[in-house]
Amino acid sequence: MKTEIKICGLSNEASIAAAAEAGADYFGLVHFEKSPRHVSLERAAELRESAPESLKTVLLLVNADPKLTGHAISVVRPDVIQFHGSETAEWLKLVRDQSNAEVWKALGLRDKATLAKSSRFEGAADRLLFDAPAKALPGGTGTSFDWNVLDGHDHKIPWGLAGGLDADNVVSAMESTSPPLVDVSSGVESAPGVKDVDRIAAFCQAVRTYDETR
Ligand SMILES: O=C(O)c1ccccc1NCC(=O)[C@H](O)[C@H](O)COP(=O)(O)O
Repeated sequence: MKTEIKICGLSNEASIAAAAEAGADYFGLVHFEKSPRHVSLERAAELRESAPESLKTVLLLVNADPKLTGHAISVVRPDVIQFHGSETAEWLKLVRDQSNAEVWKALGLRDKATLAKSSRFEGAADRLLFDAPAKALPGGTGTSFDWNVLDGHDHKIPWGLAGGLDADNVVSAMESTSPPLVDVSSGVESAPGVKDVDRIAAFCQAVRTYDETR
């Protein structure tokens, strides 16, 4: 069984090449000025162009207005647009109906009640990304949530697991939650916003090695 891998918050060609080399499936470009991983739309378009076909591009936006969202999609032409703020299901549906990109929605998971409410995104999001609740930033915080919240949940929407993952804990996370996709940012960095190619390789290796045992 193959678990998909997304490496998020890449901002240069070397880390994109490292993610591809390590066998990741997706890479994330964060367009959110408060983030240490922020890239302009023009730079995001360049990075997308530099990526090999094996690696799909995910563009992250946080509560972007309709004008910026449309502009971002037309400049970057991502395979996936990931909304990481308090965007509504209605807004996601509109974007999904009007673009060729997949639409993903990140949700900070505090408890089972938050998880139950995620059903409102059925028909609006192609994937839910369960992450730690927002802190100073809405994502990329390097913190995990209580994976037990996902126990017994009947996932109606394809999903992924994010939040504080790294090469050392990703196998426990997979044993505990069996996610179809794992997402990492801080856990493959040497400092906020600085990706480390060896950590990217170690993370992907841990996932792929575990996949082979199943
Ligand atoms: O990465 C950021 O700086 C960021 C900023 C604002 C919104 C979302 C952001 N990242 C989104 C991601 O998909 C991260 O990979 C995810 O939150 C997990 O991050 P981490 O806990 O650091 O692995």
